[in-house]
Amino acid sequence: MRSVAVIGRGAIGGVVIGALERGEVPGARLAAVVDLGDPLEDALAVADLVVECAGQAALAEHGPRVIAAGRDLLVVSIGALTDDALHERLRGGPGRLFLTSGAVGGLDLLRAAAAMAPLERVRIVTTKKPATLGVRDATGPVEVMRGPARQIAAAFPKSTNVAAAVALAVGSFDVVEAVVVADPAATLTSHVITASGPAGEYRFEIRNRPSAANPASSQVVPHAVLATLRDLAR
Ligand SMILES: NC(=O)C1=CN([C@@H]2O[C@H](COP(=O)(O)OP(=O)(O)OC[C@H]3O[C@@H](n4cnc5c(N)ncnc54)[C@H](O)[C@@H]3O)[C@@H](O)[C@H]2O)C=CC1
Ligand SMILES: O=C([O-])CC(=O)C(=O)O
Repeated sequence: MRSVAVIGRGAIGGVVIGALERGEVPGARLAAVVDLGDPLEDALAVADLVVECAGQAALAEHGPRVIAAGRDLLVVSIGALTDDALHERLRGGPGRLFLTSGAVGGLDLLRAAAAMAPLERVRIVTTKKPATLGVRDATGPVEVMRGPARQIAAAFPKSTNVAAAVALAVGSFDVVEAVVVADPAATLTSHVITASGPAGEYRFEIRNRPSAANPASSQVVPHAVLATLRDLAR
């Protein structure tokens, strides 16, 4: 039986916590919850697997101690891994690092295509309601930022972790261009991922319903986390 600690009781963590409490993940039980101001050490004493659902800053704060204590770590705020030094520490063990697919899909195919031969062009265009991106007064779609995935994932820590997830899947932060669009008509959050290289040409269009609790996050994200938890607890 895996003993799970969840960091963050927000839109994502709240759903993960509820499912664990209801026994919806066979082989796993909720051992602890860590939110702002709670000591991580108490959770590390009772959990062997920690799920970060609290944001990039929280991952940087807690992640290294989780791994150093030999606990496994499942990460939602993947954009924090744009910090190479943090990524190295989290990969350094003895705990193991796992990433959620979060709000997007196709990462397995992109990983395979990039393993066959480096992809030549990869782009992710994320479109969200302006308020979730800190944009005011947009009357139509506005391109807020375009740049390397490393830069975009760090600039919008609550909204573009998916750009980092794509970059890690294809094995390069440099080849991935990320574009952020604020659109008042974006009832659904969309992520359009395109890639091409020797393995072929790819286009994934994802249109997610935003979470009511936090419209910056897609509702599906905690369910991606729970899917990985089910695999890890099997
Ligand atoms: N990989 C992906 O596809 C996605 C990743 N995310 C990431 O997940 C994060 C969480 O998303 P939501 O649950 O929607 O946010 P939220 O704002 O609803 O909840 C965050 C929770 O974490 C807690 N928290 C913040 N700092 C903390 C700290 N240092 N220690 C412990 N707890 C702390 C807050 O008090 C709050 O309860 C986002 O900031 C984003 O980085 C979000 C959506 C998709
Ligand atoms: O939930 C989403 O659609 C994407 C998101 O916020 C992120 O990648 O940080």
